[in-house]
Amino acid sequence: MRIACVQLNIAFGDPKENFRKVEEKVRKAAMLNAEIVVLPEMWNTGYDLTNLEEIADVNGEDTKSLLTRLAKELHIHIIGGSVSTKRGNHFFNTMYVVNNIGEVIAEYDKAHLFKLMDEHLYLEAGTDKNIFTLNDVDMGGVICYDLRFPEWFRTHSLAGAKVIFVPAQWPAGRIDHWKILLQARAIENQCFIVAVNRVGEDLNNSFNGNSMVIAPWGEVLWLGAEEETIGLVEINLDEVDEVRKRIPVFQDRRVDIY
Ligand SMILES: NC(=O)CCC(=O)C(=O)O
Repeated sequence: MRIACVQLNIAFGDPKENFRKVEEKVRKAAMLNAEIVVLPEMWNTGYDLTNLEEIADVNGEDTKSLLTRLAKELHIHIIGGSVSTKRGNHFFNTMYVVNNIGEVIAEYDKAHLFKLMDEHLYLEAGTDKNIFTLNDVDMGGVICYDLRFPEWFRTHSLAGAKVIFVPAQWPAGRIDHWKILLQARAIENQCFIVAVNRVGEDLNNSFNGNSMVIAPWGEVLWLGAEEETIGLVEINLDEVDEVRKRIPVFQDRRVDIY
């Protein structure tokens, strides 16, 4: 399975420019023969949270319209990172997953809001997990700060996810945490982790990429540089079953004591 990770800069509070750029990058990923393309977190607006009333995507309509059009035309699955959305009077940090015939097959609101970036002041947290199927493989998707919650990843691997996607806007100052936690989540859940971070700066943070694709045994298959790039990585899903047979962590869990 060939996966393209789109590590990009995001124009602060400028959905029009970000929509233009995402279309350009998804087209490039399709030209590389990717089967799945993955975008970063909050790519439509960045963390321009004080202006969400004006710029958040109402019911995700603009995002869904762009992603379904591209997925269908280019015959590519899209893990739509996440975008700021407005539903009723509330705002969310929402991931859409669109399959290669242009159907929206999953919609997920970030479950853990990150206080250091003021999310709790503006956004509502989601409550449901995010499991979907692409090419007959069960997969999961969480968002950025969700990475610090191993129980949330376990919930997804127990629900069958063999690949877990992690779009992010993870600042440079804590990039060591990002890399170590991603590797740990892959090893402990014996699954692939595909994590796409942004680059560039906003008013409060600078972001240095380091997007990663990690195999179930913990090998780093791809580490993104610190500038805009598209990483194309081929993963072999048989490795999940092989690793789970070699060290049967899922059979050895002591659910009787925890
Ligand atoms: N956008 C985020 O959720 C950032 C999470 C983060 O930086 C962290 O250290 O955790």
